[in-house]
Amino acid sequence: MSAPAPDVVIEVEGLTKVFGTRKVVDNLSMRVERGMIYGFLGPNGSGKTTTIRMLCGLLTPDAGRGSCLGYDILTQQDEIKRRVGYMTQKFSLYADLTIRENLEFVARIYGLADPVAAAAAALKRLGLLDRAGQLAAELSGGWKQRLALGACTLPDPALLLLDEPTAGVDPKARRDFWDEIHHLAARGLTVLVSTHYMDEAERCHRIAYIAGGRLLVTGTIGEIIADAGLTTYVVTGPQLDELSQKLQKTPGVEMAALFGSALHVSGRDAALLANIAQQFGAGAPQRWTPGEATLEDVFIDLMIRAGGAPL
Ligand SMILES: Nc1ncnc2c1ncn2[C@@H]1O[C@H](COP(=O)(O)OP(=O)(O)OP(=O)(O)O)[C@@H](O)[C@H]1O
Repeated sequence: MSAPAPDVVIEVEGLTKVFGTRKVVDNLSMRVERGMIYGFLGPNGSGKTTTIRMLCGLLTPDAGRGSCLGYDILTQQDEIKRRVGYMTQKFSLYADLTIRENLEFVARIYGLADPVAAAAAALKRLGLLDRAGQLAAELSGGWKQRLALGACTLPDPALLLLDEPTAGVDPKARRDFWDEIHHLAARGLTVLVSTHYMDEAERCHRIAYIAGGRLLVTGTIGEIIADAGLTTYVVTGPQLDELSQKLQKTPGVEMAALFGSALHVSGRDAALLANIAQQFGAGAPQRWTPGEATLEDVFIDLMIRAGGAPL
């Protein structure tokens, strides 16, 4: 990188994108500091990919302004593209090339001075030296994603934009992938990553939740949970589905949702919810226990308030 690394890597205000008559990103402002892992969450079609594409200079916003890596997103898109690693949802490698050949090929596309050495360094870093001669098609889904991540980091970008990089990957491989993201961040790389998985959201330094193109909340997980001001009870026992339906129609209950064998019941008025807990709990076969609101409780509540289907 030739330009000095700014401490604020992404700073945008009022980003808006309209496709046809639909505003898919609506007046979105955000700020991401260097070295941060910033999670982007939201339902399908909420505008995450469109936002990412505006940030890295692939799409021009219809309104709004801002900078990415210190470059203007409206006028310096080429500078941004050169310094960003972007792993798209459909990122794919050549199945009939070996792992080493894939990395060398990508290194050549990026115009790196020594593609062979760059690929060798990436193989070592990714722990793939033993398998360098194996065809990419033979890798498991998790390893394919790690290889794709390695390919995106070949030109030593200052910012990584990862669009649902672990969709459809098993939990162990997702965990390994996230370990790699943390290693990269520890080396000073900034990472913006979209995901639908709550456990992944919990591994981010900060998260933003976007629905209907609008950024509804942003902050650390602790801040987001605290700001939501939800009181939550965890209900266990029989007939939880029936109880959930009754509670959803009860004033004072903002959210009632089943998580495995427990029903989470949340509301903003703590006193009212305590009354509801007493009223529904008295003599009932279910057990009501005061609990802590989880990130998922908060997101479901946000979705309901935003007028959408819960997740
Ligand atoms: N080039 C385009 N032309 C028209 N509509 C588009 C275009 N790109 C995206 N859209 C629409 O914009 C909306 C937002 O899409 P986007 O891909 O940004 O959402 P997302 O949050 O990334 O969704 P997902 O989680 O499913 O990937 C969707 O309704 C999508 O169909």
